[in-house]
Amino acid sequence: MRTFDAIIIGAGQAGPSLAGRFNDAGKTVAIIERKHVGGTCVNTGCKPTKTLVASAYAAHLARRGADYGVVLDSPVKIDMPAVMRRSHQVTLDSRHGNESWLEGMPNCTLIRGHARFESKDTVRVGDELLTAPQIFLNVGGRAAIPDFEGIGDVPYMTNSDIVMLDRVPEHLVIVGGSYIGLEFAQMYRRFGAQVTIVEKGPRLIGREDEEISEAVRGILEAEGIKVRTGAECIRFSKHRDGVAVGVNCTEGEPEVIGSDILLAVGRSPNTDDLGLDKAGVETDTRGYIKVGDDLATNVEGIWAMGDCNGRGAFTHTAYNDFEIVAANLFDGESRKVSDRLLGYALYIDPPLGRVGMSETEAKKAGKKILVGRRPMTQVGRAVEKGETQGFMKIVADAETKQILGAAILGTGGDESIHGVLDMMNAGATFDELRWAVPIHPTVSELWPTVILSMQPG
Ligand SMILES: Cc1cc2nc3c(=O)[nH]c(=O)nc-3n(C[C@H](O)[C@H](O)[C@H](O)COP(=O)(O)OP(=O)(O)OC[C@H]3O[C@@H](n4cnc5c(N)ncnc54)[C@H](O)[C@@H]3O)c2cc1C
Ligand SMILES: NC(=O)c1ccc[n+]([C@@H]2O[C@H](COP(=O)([O-])OP(=O)(O)OC[C@H]3O[C@@H](n4cnc5c(N)ncnc54)[C@H](O)[C@@H]3O)[C@@H](O)[C@H]2O)c1
Repeated sequence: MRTFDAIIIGAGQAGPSLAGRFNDAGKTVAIIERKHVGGTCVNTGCKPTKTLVASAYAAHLARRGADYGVVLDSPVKIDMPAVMRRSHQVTLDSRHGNESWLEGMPNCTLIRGHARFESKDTVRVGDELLTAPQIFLNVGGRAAIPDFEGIGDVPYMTNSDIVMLDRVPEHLVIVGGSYIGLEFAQMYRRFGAQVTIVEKGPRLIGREDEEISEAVRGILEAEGIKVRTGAECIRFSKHRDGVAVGVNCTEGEPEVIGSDILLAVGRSPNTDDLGLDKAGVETDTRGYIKVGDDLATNVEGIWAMGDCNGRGAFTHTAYNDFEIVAANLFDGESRKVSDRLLGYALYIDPPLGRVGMSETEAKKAGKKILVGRRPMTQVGRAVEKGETQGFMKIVADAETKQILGAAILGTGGDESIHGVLDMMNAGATFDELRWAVPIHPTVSELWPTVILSMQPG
């Protein structure tokens, strides 16, 4: 049995940085990874998808060249193997960078294999037993595969497969109309595929305000993407042209025939094969590890960070989990996950940047609110760039003047939202954002105008 000061299971977005802190503190740490260092984000999530989104944007702009007076003599062609190689190289560079970083730490041992608890302080990897008084779980998640009728009879992809695809499907049917589904939908449409999104809910990205769902749907449909919402009867069967996806039992065409299927219907935590019962670690009904505000589990000496604790589902929330745990263990702080203000972006084009509460959530919370909104056609920078789709929106507390949340569906929205996010983190009122003097010409310069437009909501 090998003994360490700490064991980390999973080299995703929190584990490697925590290993770095143990190493720097002169403590021995083992980090165990069963597949690729970097986890979902680096290998099958953020990195490859955002690189593919960049290729799709290049194709889109090239097709729009004439709008800018740029003349291309022949139609735009997609070299999908080259697109995929570029994306994969970005992943490999990042994965290898992470590996050499971990391997270069004198007090850190990177162990390859699947880890499973034998007891609360002992973990098995293959034939080897490892023990430590402190164990940190960073095991992430994988694509959920619901028990759809016929799913076992047809070929399908998840995000892990499609990021390695080096051909353009003739007709890609995407089941799930949320973050993963929409990013792949627009990207593959721009690569030249026919694309249909099948969503069981009444609208796309159902957690957002209805006007955002509608605007996003309009943007995607304008590019020729078909959207079937309210698909309550999803089932699969073989078809001579690929796969038949049963969509609706009651209205509309009952089936969509696709050459390829992508499942994008949520994630499941990688906690079912960890031997958590042997350690006595509790999970909720969906398998997420239960943690307190300091990310400690119910078992002393065991913490859970990242997607597997169900407190976040993003790379930045996983990394912030590391920051919280490290600050509390090494820096004498008492950081809490409940202090985190959630921001995120959806990387369609134009992107959706979001922070804090939606208007719907603020109303549900019983707050007296003010809501401001302005179309992107009023943003000079957007007009100059020829990218005026979308709108900006801010929600504030009418009594305290606190900013409750904001959304920007528009060019540069993933960056511009940070102006509001930073103000909210600083506890500023909307007056302070209104009197900031933003740079011209930027997308962010419209935030003061959005605030001036606020009306009771
Ligand atoms: C297609 C897609 C696009 C995304 N885009 C974005 C984005 O743009 N922005 C964003 O913020 N988030 C994005 N995400 C979400 C983001 O990837 C995750 O939130 C993030 O990777 C979570 O990090 P993590 O460290 O919790 O887990 P992971 O990154 O999943 O890492 C967990 C690691 O643990 C390993 N592991 C699991 N079990 C064991 C075991 N028993 N033994 C040893 N090793 C084990 C796994 O192999 C994996 O390497 C995207 C996700 C997907 C699927
Ligand atoms: N830009 C980003 O930051 C980004 C991008 C991609 C993914 N992610 C992360 O990955 C996570 C997973 O994304 P996702 O889009 O797979 O999941 P999601 O949980 O956001 O959405 C799943 C979608 O599938 C639908 N669905 C669920 N079960 C279904 C069923 N049985 N039949 C039909 N439809 C069903 C839901 O109605 C929903 O629209 C997100 O929570 C997000 O945090 C982030």
